[in-house]
Amino acid sequence: MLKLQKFRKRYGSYAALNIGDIEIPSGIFWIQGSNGSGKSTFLKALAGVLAFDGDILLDGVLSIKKQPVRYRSTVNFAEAEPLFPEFLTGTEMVRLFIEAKGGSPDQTDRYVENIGMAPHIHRSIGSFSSGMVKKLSLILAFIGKPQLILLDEPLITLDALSLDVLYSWIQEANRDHGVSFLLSSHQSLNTDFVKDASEIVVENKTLNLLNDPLVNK
Ligand SMILES: Nc1ncnc2c1ncn2[C@@H]1O[C@H](COP(=O)(O)OP(=O)(O)OP(=O)(O)O)[C@@H](O)[C@H]1O
Repeated sequence: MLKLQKFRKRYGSYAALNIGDIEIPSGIFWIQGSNGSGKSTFLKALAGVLAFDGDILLDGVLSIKKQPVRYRSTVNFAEAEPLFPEFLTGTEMVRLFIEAKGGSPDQTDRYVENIGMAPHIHRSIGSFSSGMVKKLSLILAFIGKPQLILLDEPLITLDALSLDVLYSWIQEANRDHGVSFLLSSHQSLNTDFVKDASEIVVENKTLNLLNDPLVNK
């Protein structure tokens, strides 16, 4: 699904990641690693919002460097601590993403309803609680027809009911539409929901793919 070529990320003179060449197959991956190991750096680079050395290919052909618009239209990303313009309403952000990602209003209404955002989505984002901002960012990450969804710390600030909703979205998108997921979390995933997830550990500035599905552990 993803092929990293000579991948390296530096912040000035500091080498944050030195991964080189690696392939990540399709599936659901739980990214783990200690604070500062490079999980967010990796996800931001994959999302195309952070410059890096080397290249990333989706399905062996779509290069993040050579076809950045096509690549980014098929890779969705929710940041760990999302920031949105406070003067916009949730509805306006959703409309923007539907237009940019080619999503359908029906699909999006269902997400808004399921995660309990229907009563709040019309308000300005500046008036949202941190959980509401998180829910909005997750809704936006599912809009359109993504091939890959990157979720940085998606579980933080979500209440128990919303966690179950998010797990069901992940399962459904993966099962019905073949969407792959890379999600970082310091919390353990609920393997009753995310049955086929595998682990990627970020350590020593590189990735270690553990191929056993979590459910077999
Ligand atoms: N903008 C930046 N400028 C300089 N160094 C940075 C920058 N962003 C991250 N780093 C450094 O890169 C390394 C990886 O940071 P990153 O945020 O990717 O880690 P993380 O695994 O997501 O951490 P956490 O679990 O604490 O969220 C850290 O050493 C961090 O200090």
